[in-house]
Amino acid sequence: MSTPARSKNAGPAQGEPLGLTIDNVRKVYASRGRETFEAVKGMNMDIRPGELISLLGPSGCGKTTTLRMIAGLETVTSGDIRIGDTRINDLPPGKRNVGVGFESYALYPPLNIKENLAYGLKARKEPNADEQAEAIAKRLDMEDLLPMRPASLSSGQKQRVALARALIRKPPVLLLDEPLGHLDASARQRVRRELKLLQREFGYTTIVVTHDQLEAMSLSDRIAVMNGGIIQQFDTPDEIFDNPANLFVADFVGEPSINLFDGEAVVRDGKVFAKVGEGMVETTVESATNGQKVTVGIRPSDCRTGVESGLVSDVVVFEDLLEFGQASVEVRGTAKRALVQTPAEEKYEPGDTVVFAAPPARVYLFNAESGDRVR
Ligand SMILES: Nc1ncnc2c1ncn2[C@@H]1O[C@H](COP(=O)(O)OP(=O)(O)OP(=O)(O)O)[C@@H](O)[C@H]1O
Repeated sequence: MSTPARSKNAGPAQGEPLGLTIDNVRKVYASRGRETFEAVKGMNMDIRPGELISLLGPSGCGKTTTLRMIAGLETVTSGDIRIGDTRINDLPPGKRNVGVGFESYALYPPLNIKENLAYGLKARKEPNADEQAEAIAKRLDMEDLLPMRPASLSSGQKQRVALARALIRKPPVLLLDEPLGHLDASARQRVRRELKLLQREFGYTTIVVTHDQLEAMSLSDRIAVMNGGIIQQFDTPDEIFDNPANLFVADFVGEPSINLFDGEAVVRDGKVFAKVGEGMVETTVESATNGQKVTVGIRPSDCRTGVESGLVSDVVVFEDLLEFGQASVEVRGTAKRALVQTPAEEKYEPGDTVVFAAPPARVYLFNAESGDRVR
């Protein structure tokens, strides 16, 4: 793979980006020799050189544990982690060629931020260390922090410094744990864009841990959605959203959340319909059997009103959001509320009846017991 063009100010890269392979990796935490908790349960990932991937999942799903194992801050119970062709399981953190942007990573208190940023470069006798520190600070919108001492920084500022410090070292593999978590909304967007640009320019292979799906969607080439120590799906953002592997992924990704109903597959004339309450919607599913119990998923943004047949519902609340409307409805024959996004020109009152469906390819069926997608 070719390396993207580098900016003049940033200096030469320390090394070419390398791929990262995680092969059947497990992490069992133990205390006094007794196994206490299996945080990562047989994880596999093949990350290409220069790729940016996110580990996305709810609190406790094993994201940070995975990152810490790659960084060498946590032992690997079994399985292999390789950077390029080198197995790194037993290498000390400093020998792994991995850059970490953990916020808690110590800065040198007596040095100001500019000196902190330039320190590692100077130690490696890189030319223009100060200029590089200034350039990266400018890119991350933090030039005002350069003369400050670490002790006087807020948590959001510390986070930016940690990110700058990780980026300036140009490691072949870069690990970032919630890199934008403490930033306010507007700084978050700016730094996010800049992070993506810098990552593209330098071509670092990058793993970002986040529980923020928008961050994962906007930054990543691929996302690993995790739950309970297991990767549920490892795919491009579009595929994760459009083609969820299971109920967990469908429910975790998407804002507002997907509508989920208990339903039944109805096979008629070779077509599969989803029966929900009093209504039915067509699907493109092929493998369901007639009468099969399923969970039916329809995203609010996929709902189409003004259809002849579909799910029959009564409006409870209607919000006019200018560019579109959002009706909270009770679907007849179910005990469930659903959210239906409607065209801007349609207005509803509580008590109005709405019949809605979705394009057949956007009606998802999941096995009612396992949650696996029925395709
Ligand atoms: N040292 C430890 N000993 C025992 N269990 C641990 C230890 N560290 C983490 N765990 C447990 O392992 C699981 C995964 O933790 P981890 O920090 O990797 O999750 P996470 O997905 O990063 O969550 P968060 O977003 O809250 O940081 C959690 O249930 C946690 O309680």
